[in-house]
Amino acid sequence: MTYAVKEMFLTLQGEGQRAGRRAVFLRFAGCNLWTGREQDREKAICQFCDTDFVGTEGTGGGKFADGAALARAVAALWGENRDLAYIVCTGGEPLLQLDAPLIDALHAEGFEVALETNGTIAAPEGIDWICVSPKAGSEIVQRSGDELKLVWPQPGSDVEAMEGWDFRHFLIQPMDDVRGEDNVRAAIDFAMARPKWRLSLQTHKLLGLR
Ligand SMILES: C[S@@+](CC[C@H](N)C(=O)[O-])C[C@H]1O[C@@H](n2cnc3c(N)ncnc32)[C@H](O)[C@@H]1O
Ligand SMILES: Nc1nc2[nH]cc(C(=O)O)c2c(=O)[nH]1
Ligand code: SF4
Ligand SMILES: [Mg+2]
Repeated sequence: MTYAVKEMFLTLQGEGQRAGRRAVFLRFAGCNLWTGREQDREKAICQFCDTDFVGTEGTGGGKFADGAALARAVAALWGENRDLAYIVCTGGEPLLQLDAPLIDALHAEGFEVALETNGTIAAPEGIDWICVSPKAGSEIVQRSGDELKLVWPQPGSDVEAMEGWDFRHFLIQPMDDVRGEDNVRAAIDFAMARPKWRLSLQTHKLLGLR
């Protein structure tokens, strides 16, 4: 299939259990929980998104005819030495597009494949690291994976139910919005009250990375 990519760049993973790791970010265009248009934000299921995922005009973005072509572009960003080569598939919602042929093509180029998803679409087989970030008001079908990363505060979140899901790591991440420090405090209080959860900061924003 053809893949619509908003942008692609080499940076450090800023968030979650693997923060600090060198990674190519592959940001797919489009999401099922928001159109990405500001005038639609208030009626969207997910209203706090910090990302522009509309169109294919970003750095390294475009339409790619098949998995091999997209994997080649990803590999060119990483460079020749594929030891510990790591790609994070994000968006938008990557599971609208990420499929077995693309996963296979990325593996063939030597990449470990990570995913950032909202959890409303089941992940295909073969992904090496799955991060699910639930959004209140959506139904989570992907209830297993490597890390659950809950953006906080989100009224209406069933935290107790989440603690019963099958994840190796549980992370609580302050929502980046106008409330700023209040959300950081709320996330700290959450982690202090619930030892199962670790604080995740968006370190790329603190460091001025992409
Ligand atoms: C832009 S989303 C793309 C992947 C997928 N659609 C998802 O929601 O997980 C990437 C990550 O950023 C998080 N995120 C989005 N907006 C945020 C905000 N304002 N503050 C903190 N984290 C945010 C999401 O929850 C998700 O973990
Ligand atoms: N550096 C960096 N780390 C990230 N981790 C998750 C991101 C995302 O937007 O999915 C992200 C991002 O946009 N940049
Ligand atoms: S689900 Fe992810 S990409 Fe979609 S609007 Fe929410 S944070 Fe943004
Ligand atoms: Mg981001």
